[in-house]
Amino acid sequence: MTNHKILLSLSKKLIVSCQALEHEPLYGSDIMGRMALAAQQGGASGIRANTREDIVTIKENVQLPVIGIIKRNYPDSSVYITPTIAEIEELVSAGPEIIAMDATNRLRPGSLTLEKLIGQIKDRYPGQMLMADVSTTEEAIEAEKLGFDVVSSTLVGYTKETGGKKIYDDDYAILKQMLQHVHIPVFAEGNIYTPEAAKRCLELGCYAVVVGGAITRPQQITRRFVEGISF
Ligand SMILES: CC(=O)N[C@H](C=O)[C@@H](O)[C@H](O)[C@H](O)COP(=O)(O)O
Repeated sequence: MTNHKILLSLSKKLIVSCQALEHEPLYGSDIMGRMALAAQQGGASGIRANTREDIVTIKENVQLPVIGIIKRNYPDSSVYITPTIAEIEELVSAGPEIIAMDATNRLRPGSLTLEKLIGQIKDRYPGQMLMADVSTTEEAIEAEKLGFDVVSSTLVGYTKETGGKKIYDDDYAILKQMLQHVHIPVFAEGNIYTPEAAKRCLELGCYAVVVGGAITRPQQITRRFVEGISF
């Protein structure tokens, strides 16, 4: 499928993020493969996944386009979603249709700027679709200039600058602002808990919604119920 067709298949659709880190109960590629299959059976149009192993297994289990990331911590940077060219290389070898990466204004490991890293990626993998995980509208604008194919609100609330913020604050003011200022597709992602919230994001003009924990992290779902019934 061409990049254009892949993007079209995600238009106004649900992407399910199937991720479990090492310390989480559902950690393991086999489990994430099954989670992705469950998402496909439920009608998801795409999967977001972390690590090469999970992506390979997910691709064996489902026919949906995959947004791949590698979360990795480096001592000299707070960027952890696909922070260097090494993670890009690993990801490319697993063949995700889209690679997502941190596109905040922070320096990457080795004091590399986002612009430099994007230059390296575009040189080596010119056809690879890229998603910019951002935390502010300024970063979304910059991502479009740098040639990202799509932008996602993934990191709203997860940087020093945006700590405590949620994408739904003020009836999704941050999404409205991003939509006003960029022309590439804007994906809504992060703390979307209900179908109603997902629909609201699409109504506002977001291209697609990415839902993770509310579908694939049972410990989070349970906690919400426990808190919901406490007097
Ligand atoms: C901030 C960060 O590292 N976000 C990660 C990005 O891949 C994932 O842990 C999230 O699950 C994903 O963005 C979906 O969001 P939510 O699980 O809230 O629906």
